[in-house]
Amino acid sequence: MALIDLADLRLLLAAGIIVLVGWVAWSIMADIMIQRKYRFPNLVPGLPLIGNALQIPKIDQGPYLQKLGRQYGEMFTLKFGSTYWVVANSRRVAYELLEKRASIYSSRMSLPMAHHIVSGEKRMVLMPYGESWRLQRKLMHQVLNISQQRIFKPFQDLESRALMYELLEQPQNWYLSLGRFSSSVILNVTFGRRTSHGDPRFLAIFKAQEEFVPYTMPGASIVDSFPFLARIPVLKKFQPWRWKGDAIYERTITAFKQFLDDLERRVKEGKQKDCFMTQLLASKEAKFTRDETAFIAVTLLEAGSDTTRNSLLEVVAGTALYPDWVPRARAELDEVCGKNAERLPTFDDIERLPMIRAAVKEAVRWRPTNTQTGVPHALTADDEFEGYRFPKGTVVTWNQWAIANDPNEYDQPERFYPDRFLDEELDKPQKGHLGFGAGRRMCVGYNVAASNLFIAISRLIYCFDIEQDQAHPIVVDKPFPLTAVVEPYKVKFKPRSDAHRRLIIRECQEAAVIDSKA
Ligand code: HEM
Repeated sequence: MALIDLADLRLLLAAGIIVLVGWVAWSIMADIMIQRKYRFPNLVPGLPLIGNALQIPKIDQGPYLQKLGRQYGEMFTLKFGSTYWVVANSRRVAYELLEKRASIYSSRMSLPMAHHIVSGEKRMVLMPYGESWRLQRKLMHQVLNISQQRIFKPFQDLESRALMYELLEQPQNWYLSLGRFSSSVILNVTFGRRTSHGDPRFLAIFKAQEEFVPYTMPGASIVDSFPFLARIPVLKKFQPWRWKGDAIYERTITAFKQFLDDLERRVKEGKQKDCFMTQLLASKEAKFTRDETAFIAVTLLEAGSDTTRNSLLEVVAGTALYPDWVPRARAELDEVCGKNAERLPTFDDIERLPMIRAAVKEAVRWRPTNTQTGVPHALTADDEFEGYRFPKGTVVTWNQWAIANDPNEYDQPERFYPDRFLDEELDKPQKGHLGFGAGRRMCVGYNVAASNLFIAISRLIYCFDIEQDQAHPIVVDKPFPLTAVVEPYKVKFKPRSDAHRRLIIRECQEAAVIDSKA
């Protein structure tokens, strides 16, 4: 017997059509009203209703927005469903909006897929401006600010020694070693543990991150273009975007709760070193649920490891392709550490190594992979700027890949050329580029990132020659793949001399013995 007869079915269909037509008419009207009341810069033509949602490629969005920037000028607008995205195509506009007007440009857009579903509203990077974000930002700042460097430095020293030894002994795994270094520093600080190659716990984290990042890109999910879809009360099983999103959330939270369980077991056994998470769990002030606590750790590990790994990939590729900066850097390094590999550079040498400090900034500017389309901010009040009017809720991002590669912004932008940062802002790692973002949402870990890069780059350049494999030219006209387990390009690491090889064995071998269970 049919559960529903034909007449009912027709009625249901008619009701559905009426709702759909009503919604289409309402959306068109709402859009006309918005366009009458507000004024957006250069709207990139798109389709009715969905706007530009189908135009954005699934990968390499940075080079795509760069093309749009060349066509549409210093600011342009994309539309994803009912949401307007203003893209700043110069540092000038990005600073004017995100930095100078930070009090109203510091929220995040509503991302039902990336924030609500995939992150259970607990990933701080995506949180809207408000109390939850403020609490977590304050907590992160306490761990990551410059006065905490004394806590990070011993780990950065240890892990960069291990990196040198791994590059000497297993140069074929160079890209895994860069990833291990980046992850292990932040894992030490967060969980008091080191990580080794192929550590399954970290592979789970990278997997979670690789699954999450694409959903932060413009127009990545239908429900982000049409947030009202997420509010329609239909069973989860009729919301196809949830099938994947819920599974990603489950995998992420499971991986991180395992870290927490493990930590608590080790505390009981008296084996756990003091670290950020032991302090957080013991704190009487910090009142976070277990899932929130897990996501605080997720945020630190995710935000701190893959970004650093990618910047190191940029240095290595940049040095292989444009090695002319190396002799200038080595002149400084040899002056400090000896021409004959007397000792490794350390943090105490920082004042005497301006070229390395400049290379740190160039590493963050050159060919940015992780944040190739910026990290979108959202406006919390209506605003006017240079004749334009933006409504509250407008998404504003900076065209990161385009700006970093724009000859109007940087002389010969395609060149890896640290000298460009040898200026009065050399000691401010966040200035002169948009690699760490801008305004109140600027990367809270930039001091840690800069010191990670300083110690790794100084030791790399002092100890190794980095050469391109001529049979496999390095391709840099698009971002490297996001995944940590695939070799992004071919490159050769050779110790500079036999003395440097002996130095690595003498000073780094011990650091490379990693007991990730300890
Ligand atoms: C070279 C390495 C790094 C790069 C290029 C980088 C870049 C960025 C960018 C572009 C943002 C968004 C800024 C904005 O919205 O204006 C961000 C946010 C953030 N970063 Fe980093 N980052 C790096 C390393 C780190 C490290 C080492 C940590 C922590 C250990 C960290 C923690 C965070 C956090 C927690 C946020 C979210 C801030 C918020 O939403 O308020 N980052 N980062």
